[in-house]
This record gives sequence, C-alpha cells and structure tokens, in this order.
Amino acid sequence: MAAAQNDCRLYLVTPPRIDLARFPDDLARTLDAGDCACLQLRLKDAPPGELRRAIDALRPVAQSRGVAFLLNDDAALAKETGCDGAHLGQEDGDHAAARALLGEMTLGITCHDSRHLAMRAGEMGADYVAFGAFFPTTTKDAQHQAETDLLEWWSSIFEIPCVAIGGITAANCAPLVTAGADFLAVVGAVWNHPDGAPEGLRAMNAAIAAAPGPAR
Ligand SMILES: Cc1ncc(COP(=O)(O)OP(=O)(O)O)c(N)n1
Ligand SMILES: Cc1ncsc1CCOP(=O)(O)O
Ligand SMILES: [Mg+2]
Repeated sequence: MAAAQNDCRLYLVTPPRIDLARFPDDLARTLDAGDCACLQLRLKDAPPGELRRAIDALRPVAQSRGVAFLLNDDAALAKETGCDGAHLGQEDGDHAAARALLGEMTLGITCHDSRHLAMRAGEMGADYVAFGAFFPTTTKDAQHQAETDLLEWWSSIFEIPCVAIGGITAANCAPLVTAGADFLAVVGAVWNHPDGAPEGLRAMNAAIAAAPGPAR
C-alpha cells in the first residue's frame, strides 16, 4: 500500500535568548522562507518587562503572517497580551484553570513520554499534546525520552493533534512524521542552521514534505 501524503507541519520555538534589536527582522525573514504553523515564544530567563517587550515586538510578526503566536509557561500573560494561546508543562500551574481562562485560545500541554499524562491532558481539553524529547538536545536539559511508538499509539486512537519535540532535525525527522506527529517543534534545527535560519526552515519543510505519512 502506498504511504499516505502527510499533513505534518513545522512548529517553531524561539531561541532561549534573543536580541530584541534584531530578532524581529530575523524572525520575519525566517517565517517568509516557508511554511510554519505556529511560533512559541520561549524565553526562560527573561525578566517580566523584557518578556512583555518581546511579546509586543514578535506577536505582530507572526500573526500578520498567519502564524499562531503561543507563549510558553504563562496562560494569563498569553491572554492579557493578545497571544493565540499558551504552552504549559507539567510544572506550569493548574491546567484546568488555564483551560478555563484561555477559552477558545490554544492550550498545549507537555506530556513527556507518558500515555497517562497525554490522556489526562486530552480529557482536560488540551488542543494538542507534546511528546519528547525524541533525540538528544542541547536546548533543554530534557529528563524524558520518547519513542515513535508513542506517536503511533496516540495518533491511531485520538483526534487531538500531537507535537514531537527534542533534537529534531531535517536529517532525523522522517520517522516522526511517519509515526503520526501532526507537528514537529524545533529550536536548533532552524536557529542554529549553518546557512542561517531561513535555510533551516526551508530544510525542515523539505524534509517533512519528503517523509512518508502514516500508513492509514
Ligand atoms: C511544543 C513544546 N513541547 C514541550 C515543551 C516543554 O515544556 P516544559 O516541559 O514546560 O519545559 P519548558 O519549555 O518550559 O522548559 C515546550 N516548551 N514546547
Ligand atoms: C523545549 C523542549 N522540550 C523538550 S526538548 C526541548 C528543546 C527543543 O529544542 P531543540 O529543537 O533545539 O532540540
Ligand atoms: Mg514550561
């Protein structure tokens, strides 16, 4: 049986630290290079004022291009500042309260390598569940390692989209697409690409498009 065309899309996460004097232009050039479903602003060490300035500068860059703008870690700030949603980890507060607060806005939940956490997130009303890390990464000290069978299991049973994250590159992403990932979330593959971020985004787009889809 021929492999199905895949519907997987790129989910871009910002670098952990950015220079606001130049990053909005870098981001615009990068998003203009190809397809990207959403951008997550993930500035783990930024003081509150700097985070708000970053949201104000970057949100219009993404949203004006039809790219959903999600904020990491803070649902209340996401709502207050006009983001499209928030991504919360298992330590990032009360998910049910965030769901209620966000209303129609997007809520994504980290589920590591856990079927249990994913089903709980789904029941709670998450718009997507995120699994990882699939490969070694230097972007985060990841404590959990996920395997492709988790994506196969989730996508064969549930309608809620799943995101794969952690060390994903153009060279290693095909099995994740074939296993059923709806989105591939990357930092380094784009922002640390040797030929620049726009080329990194193009390379991820090409690799996703070339990957066989799930055999369903
Ligand atoms: C799409 C996506 N998946 C997982 C994470 C990790 O979230 P979390 O476990 O809360 O860790 P931090 O990102 O907050 O360090 C994510 N941010 N995005
Ligand atoms: C935020 C996060 N959560 C699990 S791994 C990871 C980092 C992903 O970055 P990279 O794509 O550079 O490995
Ligand atoms: Mg978090």
